[in-house]
Amino acid sequence: MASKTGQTDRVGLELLDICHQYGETASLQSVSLSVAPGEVLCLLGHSGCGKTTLMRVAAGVERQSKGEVRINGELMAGEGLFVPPEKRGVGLMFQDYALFPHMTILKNVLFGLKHLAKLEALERAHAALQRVGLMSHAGDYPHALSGGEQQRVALARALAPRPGILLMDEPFSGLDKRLRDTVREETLAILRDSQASCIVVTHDPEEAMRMGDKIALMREGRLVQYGAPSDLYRAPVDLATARFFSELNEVPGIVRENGVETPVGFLPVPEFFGAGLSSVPAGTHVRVAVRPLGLRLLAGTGEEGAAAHVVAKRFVGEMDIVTVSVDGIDELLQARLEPGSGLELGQRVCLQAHPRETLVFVE
Ligand SMILES: Nc1ncnc2c1ncn2[C@@H]1O[C@H](COP(=O)(O)OP(=O)(O)OP(=O)(O)O)[C@@H](O)[C@H]1O
Repeated sequence: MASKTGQTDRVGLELLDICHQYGETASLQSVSLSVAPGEVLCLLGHSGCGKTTLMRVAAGVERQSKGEVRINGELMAGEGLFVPPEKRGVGLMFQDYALFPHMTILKNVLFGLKHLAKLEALERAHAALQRVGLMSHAGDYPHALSGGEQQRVALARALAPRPGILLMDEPFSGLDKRLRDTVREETLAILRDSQASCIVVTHDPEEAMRMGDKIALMREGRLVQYGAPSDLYRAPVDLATARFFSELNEVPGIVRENGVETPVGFLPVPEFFGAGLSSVPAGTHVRVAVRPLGLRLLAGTGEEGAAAHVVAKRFVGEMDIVTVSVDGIDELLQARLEPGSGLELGQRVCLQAHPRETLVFVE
């Protein structure tokens, strides 16, 4: 089936140039995204950036003021047409799971299958509960289940009608960290199996990187960057995006003929920036951001690099966090080193920034 974006098949969900307002306030501005069947897209961003609104527009519980929603190439909402939510084949799952407390687990799952004949609905509900490993709890009530089990019931309920599109809004936020990791992995395996086009809303970058085939980062109603998790991590479009994905040491820099001069040493082009900074004139002020993993501290002062001394050292399990003061600047920088570096408080060191963990942004 041909779609507007030129793909010929396996389109899944497409959101094209979506705009939305609550009264006078623009909540979505020209957002375009698509998700293929079997693909998981994580919608990431700070609170209030428009993630939930975009999901509501996709589901059809909110109308966009401009743009189109397409499912498998078919127009669901756009110029003069609006297909209601129940006719879109979209499954929804929200952070509070919204299980009915007065219904058994089986009845909760059957709730979305009312359009089917009784026997078929029962078979589907059983299959869905089997898939999430909760068949033995079919006769229990939600309050008798743990948080992780309730999340799995909600997943079974969302998947039982076999939706082509699955929209999940902060589906793991009610779970504690350890349980979240396990439930997330299980959910991911079930999603892959279902071949639904899936959007998962989260404000946690680590969760987005673990789950998403693609990540869409939103800010103030706009799509800031879209791509594979490694694209957003390695080549963030701006400093705010880089800050979203990792802790950073930030220092000022000045572009010179063949590199950038910084308090942590001279960073040569093209090793650090590829062609990216070649069009920036010499003398331009930039921000240089180095991830703590990318700072090397060499004992002794005879090495190449910026002169610094150790002002703090903390053991945090797999890593030591070492804070250094670089001669000539006020900012304290943090390095993450393998334990056993042997560095002592007050020790003089030479500091180097590793190219792979260093980013440069024009201010
Ligand atoms: N019903 C509403 N009426 C008016 N404004 C709203 C309404 N719902 C959301 N907004 C506003 O629209 C913007 C986007 O909200 P939305 O809920 O989509 O953000 P979000 O990224 O999902 O946030 P969160 O992560 O906190 O759920 C926010 O500024 C919010 O205050």
